[in-house]
Amino acid sequence: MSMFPLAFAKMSGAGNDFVIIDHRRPLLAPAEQPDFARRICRRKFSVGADGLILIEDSYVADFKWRFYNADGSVAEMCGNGARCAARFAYRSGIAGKTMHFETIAGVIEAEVLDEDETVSVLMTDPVDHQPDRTIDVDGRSLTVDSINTGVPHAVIFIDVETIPVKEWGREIRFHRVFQPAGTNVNFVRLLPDGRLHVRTYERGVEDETMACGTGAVASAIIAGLRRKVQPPVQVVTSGGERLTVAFDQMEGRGIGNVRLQGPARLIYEGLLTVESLL
Ligand SMILES: N[C@@H](CCC[C@H](N)C(=O)O)C(=O)O
Repeated sequence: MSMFPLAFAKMSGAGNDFVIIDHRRPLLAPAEQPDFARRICRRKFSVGADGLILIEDSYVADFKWRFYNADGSVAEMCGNGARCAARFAYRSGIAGKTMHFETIAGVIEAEVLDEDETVSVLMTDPVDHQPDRTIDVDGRSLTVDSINTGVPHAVIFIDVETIPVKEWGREIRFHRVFQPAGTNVNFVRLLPDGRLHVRTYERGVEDETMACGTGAVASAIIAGLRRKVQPPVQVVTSGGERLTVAFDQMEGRGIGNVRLQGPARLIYEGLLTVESLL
């Protein structure tokens, strides 16, 4: 029996966009999912998105997800996707306003705030902070911090308006020091009013996206550790939307209680046809 027409939602978390499918009654075998993700995320030929989220049943939480980047690779976590998945689950009656869901990075707690589109996510604690690496890019020597906020991130403080984010991001993403996993790359500028302007090159999309939640978190934490900002940190994304990152900075005991808050909007719901996969 054909799985088409297949119900889906298109959601946007601060401009990071996702196709979300209620997959509690499984329709796609795991082996079919990477190719499905690539096809459905292909802009102008199909729905188009930065990622695909499949919502599935969980024994230990309200639900679990499988997260695919647009190129069909699996990601351990996605901050903007997490807010969208939470709002989708709440709207669909899969979970209440406060919920827990399983990701590869760990169990995530999320809260749908009021009836508007704002969702707050309690992230996993950051790990693997490596400060002050020097990396040569395009003839320039850059100081790069790396940290894992659910997925790996590099953070570089620089004048973000003037640099070629896609070219430099790609060079750093594939730099030998970040292999084999690769990394997402955040270019960050501290604005005069204390906010951070963050532009992110995303692994698995292989381009700059309009926002990256785990990237905003990585940038805010590194800026906090460098005493450039104090939480809660306001982040301005490439698409102009705002994300808020809060965390506890415990003297000598690292960073904890990391929360990412921002919009998770339902753009439309629809039915996928066979032709959407061609
Ligand atoms: N956009 C996401 C991150 C998605 C995963 C990333 N592309 C990777 O493969 O590491 C976010 O909002 O955090």
